[in-house]
Amino acid sequence: MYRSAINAAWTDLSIEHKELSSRHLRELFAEDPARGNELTLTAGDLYIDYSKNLVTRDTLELLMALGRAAALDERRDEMFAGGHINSTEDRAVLHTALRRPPEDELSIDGQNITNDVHDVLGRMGDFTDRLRSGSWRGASGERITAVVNIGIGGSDLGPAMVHRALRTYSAESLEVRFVSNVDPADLTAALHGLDPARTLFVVASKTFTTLETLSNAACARRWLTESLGEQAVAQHFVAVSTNTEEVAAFGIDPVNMFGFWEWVGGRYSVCSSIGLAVMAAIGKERFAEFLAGFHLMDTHFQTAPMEQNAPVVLGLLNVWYASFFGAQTRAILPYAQDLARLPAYLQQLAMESNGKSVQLDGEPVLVPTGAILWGEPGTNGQHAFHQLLHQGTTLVPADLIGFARPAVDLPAIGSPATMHEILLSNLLAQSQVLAFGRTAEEIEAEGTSRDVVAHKIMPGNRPSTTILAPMLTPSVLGQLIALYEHQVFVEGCVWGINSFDQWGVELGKTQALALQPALTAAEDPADYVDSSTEALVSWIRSTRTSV
Ligand SMILES: O=P(O)(O)OC[C@H]1O[C@](O)(CO)[C@@H](O)[C@@H]1O
Repeated sequence: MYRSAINAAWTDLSIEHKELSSRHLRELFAEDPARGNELTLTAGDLYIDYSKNLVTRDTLELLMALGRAAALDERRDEMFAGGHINSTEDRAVLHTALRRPPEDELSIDGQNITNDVHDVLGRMGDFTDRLRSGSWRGASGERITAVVNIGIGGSDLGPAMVHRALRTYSAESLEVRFVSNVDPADLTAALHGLDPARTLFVVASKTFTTLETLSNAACARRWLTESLGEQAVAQHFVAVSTNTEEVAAFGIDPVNMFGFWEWVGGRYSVCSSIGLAVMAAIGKERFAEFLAGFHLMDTHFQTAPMEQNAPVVLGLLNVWYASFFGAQTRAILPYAQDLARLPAYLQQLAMESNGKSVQLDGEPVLVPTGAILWGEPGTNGQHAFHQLLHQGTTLVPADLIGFARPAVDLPAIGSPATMHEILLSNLLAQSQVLAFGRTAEEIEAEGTSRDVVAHKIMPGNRPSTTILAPMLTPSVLGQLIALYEHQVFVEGCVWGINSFDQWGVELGKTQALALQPALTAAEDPADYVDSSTEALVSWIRSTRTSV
């Protein structure tokens, strides 16, 4: 029943796609001028204009039918209730439990996990209060002035992105830095200028077995102990993990460990103790506002009718472009420099979740699934890749994200507008030009010479969604992240894939370990399965010895 309903909805949408392929957003707006006001959504503090997407109201009805056929409501409720929807790892997917208010109990296997969550939040709050007030001292009695978060993937991208986004809310007395790459350049740069006596490391790893993180943590530990001695580790290292045994084996006292749970996926973990470095920067009160923002969007996702449900509408639009238009990428264009790391964060969220080619039952997926996400803050991207967005041959749906008020504004010299107003006018212009372009007639009418007209035509009809909020606050950031988390969920349900495992990254890890001897052994072990790897190793070995 479920499969046949999806197939029927899919067939209807294929027909709709054919019909819409010959239409232009100019026509769609002319036919339905109210769409600019009405194809919009309000979710928490976010105002979302999706009117400049390649859909009519009929298309939207068909997309909703697809969502109903995919049993979105039931699947969502199963996730929120702790069903083991991560079937290949037999795990619940409960990142939403990390942001429930204390009174909002959730019982899993007889345990009220909301209490567990708030116990850890309480410990994080006490610890970060001590750091921020200066009552947590280093081994030589100095105040801690720098926190270095060592983690990778979800144990880095979330806190690093959020820390940057909430820069203006951060304490000036505590500098927070991030190290992720096993490239020694990363750790070296992060430690540059730091005083061991005033530095605290947060080793963030869900599994506490990740090679990059443990390698960086071991080097950081040596850097510290060379200057302060072994006994300094207790005051200068804390861990964030689910793996107490490995934390202890590394030499961090579990008393200085902040736990979370296997039902929190790495890329969904910024609300857990993985957010410790963020809490250290912005304080527990602001961190609570951040979590409340997520919860607001969670509640919207759970309660808003499908047609007004922002993650549902946007998630279905993502499916529309990826699976029907074959759009392989989506651009994330924050018109906010403080969101510079948002595209990288969303890459992991979306691509590790939905970069899959088998369905839940192990059968191949028959349609294109997760798109490649990429992007840069506006207006920088305009001077780099927007040319292709406007006149290239590839369809790239774009999300433009902006804020009515900036944290700080500056008067623009020689213009009545402020810098922030200039920024916002660029966002508005891009959304308009992408959609409506400029015709040959309009260009000719400007007096352009005939042989240049074709080059200047702006085809338009390039879809975009505009997401606006009053200001980039902790709560708004939480809402925005949760909006994307739930879109990913919606897409995964429709495609019938498991959005919560990541088997595709495992083989590379084991192969890297297997290849280490090729670089470290005195003699080249020359035990390769392919001639390309053999030649690459040989080139590296000979080049290293010849320098
Ligand atoms: O937090 P951990 O266990 O160190 O894992 C880091 C990252 O590695 C991955 O497992 C895969 O690269 C991500 O999903 C995760 O966020």
